Amino acid sequence: MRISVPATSANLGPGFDSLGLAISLYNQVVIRPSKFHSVSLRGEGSNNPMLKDNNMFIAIFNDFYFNLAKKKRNFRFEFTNEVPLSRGLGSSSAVIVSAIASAYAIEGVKLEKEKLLNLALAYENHPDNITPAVMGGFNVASVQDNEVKSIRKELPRFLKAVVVIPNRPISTQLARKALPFKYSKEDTIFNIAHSSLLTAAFMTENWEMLKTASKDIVHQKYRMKQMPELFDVQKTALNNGALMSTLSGSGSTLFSLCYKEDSQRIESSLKKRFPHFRVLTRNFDNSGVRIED
Ligand SMILES: Nc1ncnc2c1ncn2[C@@H]1O[C@H](COP(=O)(O)OP(=O)(O)OP(=O)(O)O)[C@@H](O)[C@H]1O
Ligand SMILES: N[C@@H](CCO)C(=O)O
Repeated sequence: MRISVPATSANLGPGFDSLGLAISLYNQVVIRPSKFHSVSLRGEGSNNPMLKDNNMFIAIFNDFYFNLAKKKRNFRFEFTNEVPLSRGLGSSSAVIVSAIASAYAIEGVKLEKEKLLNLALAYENHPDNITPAVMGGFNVASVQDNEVKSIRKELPRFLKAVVVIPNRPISTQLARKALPFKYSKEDTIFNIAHSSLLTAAFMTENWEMLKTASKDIVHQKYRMKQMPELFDVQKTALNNGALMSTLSGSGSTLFSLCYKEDSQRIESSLKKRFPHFRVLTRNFDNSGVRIED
């Protein structure tokens, strides 16, 4: 059985803890029943011994598998990871979503995507990464009574994601602590207005509106101060034709959305100016988590 989950970019500027989209960069795991427990790792995280010995995926998978099957069983897990760890591209959501989906799939128990989302919420209490990881596309999400309420929109092929992945991580936990404890009425109104406009722009495919609508004053500046080059990355992407450029999740990746015909220019100007950072251009993913026999 093969399970794949896309990377995600959350917040999208003003939509803190609510907006997110899926990018065609995948973590994949192949699972087979086996006489002994074993793990192989390729790609992102493969040089991190912690991921072999104390893997969040395996802990979550085992809990769900035991609850469903009422017995323990050994498996071989083959991970091929494209989602970089702690770079704001939803690596933890990818792990949570794929571990839960895998346990159900291997035990042959049907799991609706809505239920998967609510189960994942117990591990990540904001829905902006887990929702696109499960559903694909652009998603608006909020949580009520421990349930995710979300609306999704597919993203067209003529749009591309250009991501700049710094050589240093930012942990989500610490990046959340960097935020102010309280916000003024003016700042709150600014973000609500921009988040609403951004959502409307995605829903009505008004791509030209994204540049104005993606402005945020509640979280990016506080977090980007930890890696000041990110302000320059954002400016470079916007000056070269990006429709929007925002801190991806809690960072450190900077996400830009652009027309396909502008993506090459944006990518090469970013690569030239930031040779020590990784720059990738990808399509958007409209499928979310996928399970194949
Ligand atoms: N492929 C993986 N296998 C096992 N554990 C992983 C894997 N990828 C990430 N993790 C776990 O998730 C942690 C990273 O979570 P964190 O929320 O800090 O970053 P992120 O999810 O990449 O960023 P963001 O939520 O801002 O998009 C890692 O320290 C590790 O514990
Ligand atoms: N909305 C979350 C995304 C990171 O997981 C944050 O910005 O902290």
